[in-house]
Amino acid sequence: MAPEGLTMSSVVDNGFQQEGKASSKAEETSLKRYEAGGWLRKMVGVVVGKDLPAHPSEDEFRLGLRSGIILCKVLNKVKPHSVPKVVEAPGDSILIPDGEALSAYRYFENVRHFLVSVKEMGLPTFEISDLEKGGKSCRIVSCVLALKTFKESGGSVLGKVGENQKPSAKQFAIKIADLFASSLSRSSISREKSADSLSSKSSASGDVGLRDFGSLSTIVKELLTDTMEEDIPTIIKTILSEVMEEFQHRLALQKEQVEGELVNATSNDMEVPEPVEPGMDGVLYKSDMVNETTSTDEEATSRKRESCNSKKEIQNAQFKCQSERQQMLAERHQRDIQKLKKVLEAAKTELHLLQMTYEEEVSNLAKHLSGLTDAASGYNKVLEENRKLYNLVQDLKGNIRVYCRVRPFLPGQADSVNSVDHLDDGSITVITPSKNRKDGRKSFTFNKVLGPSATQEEVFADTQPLVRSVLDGYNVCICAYGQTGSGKTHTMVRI
Ligand SMILES: Nc1ncnc2c1ncn2[C@@H]1O[C@H](COP(=O)(O)OP(=O)(O)OP(=O)(O)O)[C@@H](O)[C@H]1O
Repeated sequence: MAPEGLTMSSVVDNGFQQEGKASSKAEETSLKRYEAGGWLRKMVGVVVGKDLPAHPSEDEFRLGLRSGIILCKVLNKVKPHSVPKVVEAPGDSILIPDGEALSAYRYFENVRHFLVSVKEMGLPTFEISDLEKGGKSCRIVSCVLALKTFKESGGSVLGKVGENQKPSAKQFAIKIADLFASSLSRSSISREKSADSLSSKSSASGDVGLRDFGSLSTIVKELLTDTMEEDIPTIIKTILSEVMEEFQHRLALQKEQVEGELVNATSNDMEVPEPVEPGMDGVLYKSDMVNETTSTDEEATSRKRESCNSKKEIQNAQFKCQSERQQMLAERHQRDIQKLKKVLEAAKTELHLLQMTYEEEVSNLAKHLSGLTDAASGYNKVLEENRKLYNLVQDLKGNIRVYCRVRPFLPGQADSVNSVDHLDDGSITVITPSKNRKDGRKSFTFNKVLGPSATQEEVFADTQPLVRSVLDGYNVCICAYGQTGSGKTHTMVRI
């Protein structure tokens, strides 16, 4: 059965917290041996303690103290005149190797006087055989450390329970329960402080053996060491069942707590959920295991409340910081949006002005185009009218026009015989020499008469309007009539 007053939650707490710190049992034993050896060397000086290394092995430690000289000298310094006469070594070395019997007449008295004095002081002792090969050096270490504590505490008696006066399993369990109960107040303290507190608590209770508890495994080992064999299965069974129950209980509570935090985070609720029970930080302890409310429990409750409040403050600070960052980001975005809005408004205004300018230009272009269209229409009308008038003029000039052109004399022709008597712009008089003068003279009228001196340009000037009438769609025919060699081809073709 679990000892009365022992809470498994405190056991689990203490065990898990100390598990990381606790080294192996061998390491702890070595550290204690080094501490004991170092203190003995310091007390007796380097000369006397030359055979005791600063970090002795188990055999070196045992052999260094085998003569009892160092032990007696140290004891006389802690408590003067405890060993009136110390048997000194004849040579430089006090090291007595294994195999050489510890001489009763030389050194036996040293160890015996030491053990008697130590026992009278109420300190834990050891057996003389522990100094022999195969002996328990840990008991020698415990004795030396107890003597060291005695010296450092100014000579107070540590307790009356010696190595040979082990408590019963029940008494041991009750003391462990007290120790575990006190650990409730140390849940928020560091491991070192926790270990020191544990040690001081043990010392104050007068139980030297409890000082070495550093982890759950150490506690169990020590508990089993000092327990009757027939009680071991029951104790282990109870411890395991309680540990499992407590572990499952804590898992359930942690799950509930995590779910609660998630719900709070989702709803932006800044408040941290209250513990299941005030001061318990969500941890429920079995009421049948803790029946009394002590000041230690109140301190633990206070610390847990402070821890809870600190957690709340941290979460509030984190939410506040995050909220401020989000607010700053939102303000920056708002400023950017305002800038973009201004730019957009300016672009809209510019676009509107541009659109108005384009509309005005398009309107002007339309007006110009309309004017051009009107002008073109008027032009066409005028042009048609002009064309009609032009051709009307041509008609008025005569649809059939007859022109007369007189060829000059060709080179080598005699100009004595000239048949043209007279010519003017519209008529020509021709002379026929074989007839009399009156009958031999005949006048002809033409639209125009061109004399021998008329050039090709003068002839074309009267023909050019007919070419325009051709382009206007009128039919025109120009032909030449005259005797051979009179100049028809020359007039029509020659440029
Ligand atoms: N106005 C003129 N000025 C100078 N020479 C001209 C003129 N008219 C005609 N001649 C010359 O008179 C000659 C005869 O002219 P052309 O051949 O044009 O006559 P034609 O009437 O066409 O003769 P045909 O009926 O035989 O064809 C040509 O040598 C030509 O150069």
